[in-house]
Amino acid sequence: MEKNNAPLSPAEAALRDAAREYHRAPTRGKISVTPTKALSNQRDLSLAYSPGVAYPCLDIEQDPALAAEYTSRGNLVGVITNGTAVLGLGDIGPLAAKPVMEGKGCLFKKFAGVDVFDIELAERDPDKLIEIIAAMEPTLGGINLEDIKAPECFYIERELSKRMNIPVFHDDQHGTAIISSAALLNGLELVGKDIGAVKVAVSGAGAAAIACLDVMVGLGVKREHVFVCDSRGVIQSQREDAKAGKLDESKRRYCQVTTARTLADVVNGADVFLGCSAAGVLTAEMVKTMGAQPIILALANPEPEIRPELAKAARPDCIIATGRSDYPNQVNNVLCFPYIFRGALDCGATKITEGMKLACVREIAALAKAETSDEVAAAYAGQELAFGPDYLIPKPFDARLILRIAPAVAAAAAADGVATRPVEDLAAYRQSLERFVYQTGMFMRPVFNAAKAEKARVIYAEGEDERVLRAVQVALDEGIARPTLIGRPAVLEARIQRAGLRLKLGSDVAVIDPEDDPRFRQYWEAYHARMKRNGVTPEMAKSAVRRSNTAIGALAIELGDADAMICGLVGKFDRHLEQVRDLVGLAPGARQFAAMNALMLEQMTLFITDTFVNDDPSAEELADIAAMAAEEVRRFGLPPKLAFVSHSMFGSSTRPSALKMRRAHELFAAAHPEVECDGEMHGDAALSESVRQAFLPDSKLTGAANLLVLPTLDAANILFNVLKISASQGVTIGPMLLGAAKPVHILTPSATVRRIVNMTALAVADVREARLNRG
Ligand SMILES: NC(=O)C1=CN([C@@H]2O[C@H](COP(=O)(O)OP(=O)(O)OC[C@H]3O[C@@H](n4cnc5c(N)ncnc54)[C@H](OP(=O)(O)O)[C@@H]3O)[C@@H](O)[C@H]2O)C=CC1
Ligand SMILES: CC(=O)C(=O)O
Ligand SMILES: [Mg+2]
Repeated sequence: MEKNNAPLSPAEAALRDAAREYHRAPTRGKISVTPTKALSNQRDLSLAYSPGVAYPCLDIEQDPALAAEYTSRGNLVGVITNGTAVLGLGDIGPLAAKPVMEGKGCLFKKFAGVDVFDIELAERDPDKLIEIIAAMEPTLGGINLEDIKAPECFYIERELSKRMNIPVFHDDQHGTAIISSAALLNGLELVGKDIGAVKVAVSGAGAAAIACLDVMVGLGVKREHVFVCDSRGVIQSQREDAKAGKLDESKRRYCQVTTARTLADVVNGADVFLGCSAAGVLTAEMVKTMGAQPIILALANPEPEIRPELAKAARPDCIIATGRSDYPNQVNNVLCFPYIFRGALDCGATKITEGMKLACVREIAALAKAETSDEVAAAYAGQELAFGPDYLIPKPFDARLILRIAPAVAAAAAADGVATRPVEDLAAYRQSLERFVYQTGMFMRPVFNAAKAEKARVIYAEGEDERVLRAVQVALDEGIARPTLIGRPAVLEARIQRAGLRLKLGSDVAVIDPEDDPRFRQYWEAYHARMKRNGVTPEMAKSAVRRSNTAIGALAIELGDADAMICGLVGKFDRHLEQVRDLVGLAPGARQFAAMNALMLEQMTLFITDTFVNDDPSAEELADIAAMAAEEVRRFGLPPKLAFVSHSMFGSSTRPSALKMRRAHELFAAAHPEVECDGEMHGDAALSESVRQAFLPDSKLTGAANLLVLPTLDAANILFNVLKISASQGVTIGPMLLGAAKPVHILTPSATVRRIVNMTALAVADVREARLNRG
């Protein structure tokens, strides 16, 4: 970082250029304000503004609590700074601080759905700042103070907390304290040291450092074991400012009677280093003098007090955390502030209490010890993410942070008596938070519920794939399946351990070893019995079973060793389909296989068929595929609404594909009069009732279709992939294989852990449905 025009390395120069471009284009800055209500006609105008707006105004005048109902205040946080301690850049002023504050706004929104006004104030006088901020109470549901320097920040926060009836939180103090305390607790657990016995050397005595120390002392660190340096050296009783009584109260709390004068003096023999000060102040030489297995929290941003590679070179036994995302153990207050505010806003908290902060520390520390979630594994692919020296605290993209922290905060707020709208049902609240993380969460719930009730046996052809192992761990934890892995036991064991998972081969999951399994003879004989009229000899059967895990999985289902299969993570879809066609076959009454994918878009959920199997199905085949697809849509608790889409709009074209889609619709509608459907129609008419009604006011289809039947595989597959990419926030499920005699889903090599989990649940829900249908 070249605040003072020091030369940059090529990598730093590239980062600088990329950062400038990121902030400049395609839109200037990082955040904008978007209306949440339609404003497209005169009536909307009269509701949004005068005269309609007067009614909620008068209601709020009568009952101020209604502001949370009628305005966005209850979800709006002010990120407020005067720019006096911006990151480690120092006093760069409020205008230069704006990119940081916009950045905080993005994180609030992205991680917890909290809206932010970033407010940069050109005011240094603490009392005036308090007046200005306090006057903003009608606007805001919470105050996140940011990058205001010590010691003024302590006074400002204290006074605002007293005066205001909304949560006030100084992120640099308490956010940092919460996360670094969680890291400290976990680090001490790893090195087996007693918190009451450790010596802590500290660089920095500002907002972050003092708040960290206060929490750490609350957790058991002995104040007499803490030695703090500020820019003038060790804070000790013989210093001029100490003798003259000029130390701020925050520093006075950590003033020591000691002969130590420099950071090097206090680091000597220390078990813990806490840095919230400036770049590079901790040297390798100092680190060498630390106690055994030292814990180094070098948190200055953007450049830590020491880089991890230097610290590790000096002391290979050290555990180090920094504020940087390009090293393990990133201590960044983003792990906390979005979620503490989410919980506080949702219960109408009037304060952030010590209990709420400690709840965060506990949840963050515990989360690092739970095994990694699918999103985290995906977001940090290739990194070792099992609790240990390089994984002391959760990753910022851990979707479980919100699910754990916000409810814990809401519960603590209620316990501390500051929740004006206490959360009655924490489990339901936790579930509702899933909307911020798993867009599939709500949508998949009926499927998961069915799967939990059935808990059928699912066999995974690519058992050795780490994504499968992670998905199986989730399936076990969620209680949605009894898994069987096809894979070599030694490889499975090694990968389970590497991924830090808890599942046990034998007791939790069954295993079929493709190289050496007592059932081999039974399996190849079954293969031969099934295929002997297709020119397959016993030798060919043996080699086919050896070569294909999908064949083994299909035979396991056939022989009653499993109820459903997930395959397709490696190799071509068609190769897997061939095995399924030969060995599992079609369901009674089904005339072909087909595939369907689902997309959860911001505004709607769409199912699309046939995305993978039939090139150019006939009208009769399409009607059958549509029927199978509609049945599968019901599995999600949704009434299917079908549109047979085309380039033609209700007869506007007489080309063969238009006639085919029209006929497919007629056949389907005749066979399934109870289902809402129509066609052939344009894609926009499928999704918009008004577009459709302009052509056909009495269409049987109402609202937006949720199942689009496309004329060809090309059309379906292209539409699906284009939508998938253009809707960057979208989540996809599938491909769902339709028409198989037993629940089998052939995924694709790009499948994520989450998708495997979802498809497992769907396969088990299919097993349940088939069993219930059999009576
Ligand atoms: N990783 C994370 O999540 C977070 C990291 N931080 C980082 O912590 C640092 C401090 O932030 P904050 O507390 O808000 O800022 P403050 O301005 O409140 O405090 C800075 C402190 O650092 C001290 N200091 C400055 N230079 C040195 C030096 N060379 N040696 C020892 N002490 C020094 C100052 O001393 P004096 O009192 O004498 O002026 C002061 O006590 C920043 O780099 C910031 O980026 C902050 C919040 C979160
Ligand atoms: C992360 C943060 O808030 C800081 O470095 O100031
Ligand atoms: Mg900050």
